Amino acid sequence: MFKIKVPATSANLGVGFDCMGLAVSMYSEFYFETSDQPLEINGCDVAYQNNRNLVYQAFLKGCEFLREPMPNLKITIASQVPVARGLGSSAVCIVAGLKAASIWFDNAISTTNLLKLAVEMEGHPDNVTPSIYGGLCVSFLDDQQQPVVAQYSISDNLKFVALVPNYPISTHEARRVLPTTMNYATTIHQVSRCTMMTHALETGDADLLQRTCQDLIHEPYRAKLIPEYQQAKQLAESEYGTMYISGSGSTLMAIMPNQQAAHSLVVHAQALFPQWIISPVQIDKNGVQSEVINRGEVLYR
Ligand SMILES: Nc1ncnc2c1ncn2[C@@H]1O[C@H](COP(=O)(O)OP(=O)(O)O)[C@@H](O)[C@H]1O
Ligand SMILES: N[C@@H](CCOP(=O)(O)O)C(=O)O
Repeated sequence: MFKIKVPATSANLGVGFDCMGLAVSMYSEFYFETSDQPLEINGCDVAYQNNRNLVYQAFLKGCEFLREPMPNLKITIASQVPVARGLGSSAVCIVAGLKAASIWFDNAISTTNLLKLAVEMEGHPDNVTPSIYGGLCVSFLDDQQQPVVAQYSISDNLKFVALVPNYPISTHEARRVLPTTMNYATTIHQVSRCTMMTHALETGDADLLQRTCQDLIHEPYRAKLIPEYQQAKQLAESEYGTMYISGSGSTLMAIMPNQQAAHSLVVHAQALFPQWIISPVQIDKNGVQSEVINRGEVLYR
């Protein structure tokens, strides 16, 4: 049996739509072992306990890539990552299934190919990349469809707080509300803010962060799906932090200038939104991890 542990993600970081994403300290664990039936799945919604399950589909894609037969599989899922909340639950499943297929066949899929296959399934690289690599990642596919990835550091002074609403937003629906074209002025706004934001994150410059994290290409449209968006953003900004829609929502992610401001935000946000889960998160620096387990003993990581 082996275990795959995958971090949740917070994609886009506001101005980095479809190219920037962060791995955060919420995890899903997936156990894979042989079964006497073609497929057994436990630990997720019954709606996903069948061969349309994304983890299973990703494992199958890995087998097809390797030209190996699909084994009989038992998958057990233990997840902290809420579904359809903009914390990358679909990316987590895809990365887990592909990584599992790789381990099953002696680590046969390189990290670059893992990412390539994951992007084919997810449609954009910004959340699968940090799930694989950890940390803050910027990524795109080049003209040959090869992934290009850069990792950036984030100042230890900055503290992240996830505000997770009690309602879902599907990524598919949240992409349908977006316009299909963008003018030059908007493009310049976006490119300049996105580039400068990586600098603000690296240096921990909270003022610059607030001024750069002002998206024009998806948040104005998606904010309508999150009625509390303005109220929450103003709250974070009143504590000298900033806030963006995590992935396609509904989670709002605050970046606070220090621990005290983060604590104050947690207290005030919990009072304002009592039905929501307000949770400080750390940056995951490892990405996907695997362990082979034999009779309870971990053989390698
Ligand atoms: N444990 C799981 N097993 C199978 N599929 C899952 C699981 N968790 C999430 N998914 C799939 O991911 C979808 C949610 O993905 P998405 O709408 O992109 O939201 P997000 O990735 O922000 O959570 C679900 O509708 C389901 O298809
Ligand atoms: N760039 C994508 C990111 C979706 O992330 P998820 O965590 O909501 O799956 C988008 O904004 O559509």
